Amino acid sequence: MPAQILKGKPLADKIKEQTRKEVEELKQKGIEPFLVAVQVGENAASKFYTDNQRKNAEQLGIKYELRELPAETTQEELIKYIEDLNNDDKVSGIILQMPLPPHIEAREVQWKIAFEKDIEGVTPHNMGLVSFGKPRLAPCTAVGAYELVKSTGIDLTGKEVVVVGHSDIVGKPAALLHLNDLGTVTVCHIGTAKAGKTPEHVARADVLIVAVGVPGLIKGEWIKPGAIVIDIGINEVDGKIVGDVEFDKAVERAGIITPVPGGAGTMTTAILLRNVVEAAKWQAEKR
Ligand SMILES: Nc1nc2c(c(=O)[nH]1)N[C@@H](CN(C=O)c1ccc(C(=O)N[C@@H](CCC(=O)O)C(=O)O)cc1)CN2
Repeated sequence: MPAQILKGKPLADKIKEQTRKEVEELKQKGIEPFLVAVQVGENAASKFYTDNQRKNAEQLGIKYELRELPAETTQEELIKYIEDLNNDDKVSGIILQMPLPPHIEAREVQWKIAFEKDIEGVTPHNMGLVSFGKPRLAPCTAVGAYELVKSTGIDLTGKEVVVVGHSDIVGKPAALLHLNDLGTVTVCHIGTAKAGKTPEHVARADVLIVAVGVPGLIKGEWIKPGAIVIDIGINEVDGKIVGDVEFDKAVERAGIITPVPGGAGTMTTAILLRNVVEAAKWQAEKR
């Protein structure tokens, strides 16, 4: 029997509605959540994301500004810009859009974001909270994938969770979030692929999360019958958006599978905006 298709929109809509209510409550207390996105130079994928941020923030009553800096901005100038945003009490959340121009070391700048305003969860403090099982502002796409898995009702205790991809912003935090729920977590990466072992790990997965950015990397026949498959890949092939999982074959084996587009990616902005509210609350606690 073909898999159940798990779309992201219903859960994302629920999160946005809850966030909209929380924004109203904060405003009644005199707190206005305010998101600032910082873009250095131009990038099409990033523009698509910031357009979505603006549209959704406006719908939820969150103040939004996109600050566009020239591609020639130096690392020192960008750090100063971030520090000014850290010191601006009106700003609740900061997102530094990727990619940055090659002369800027992303981590050097991201780590300067005040952790209470770090709505992407990219600072050591927030990543540390994820690893201690106390996430507060955690990476959006990883949280989106985790919450989609949880929405299926699965008890992760002892389940084989296989994460393919070990990026700081998706693979690693996704692995930690599932580990916190007592999943037995395996992370596959380039070393696993070089050893030719990705298929055997994937074949064990009760829950498979894929975030690599290689179209059709995960073959349908590798998937364990009945598995939950969360595909985070967004790739353009011949003008079509496809994921990292060979969907047509995977859908015949999986129990539940997210589509691309319309699956896990749909959760990212919802979680980002929920994080803006959480950030505003965190700062209010400290005043
Ligand atoms: N600091 C960051 N910069 C950028 C990121 C990021 O996550 N953090 N993402 C990329 C581009 N990208 C993923 O690689 C991305 C592009 C667009 C969206 C987005 O708008 N998602 C929508 C849903 C879209 C859909 O229908 O599937 C949403 O969440 O509502 C997310 C991620 C660029 N730079």
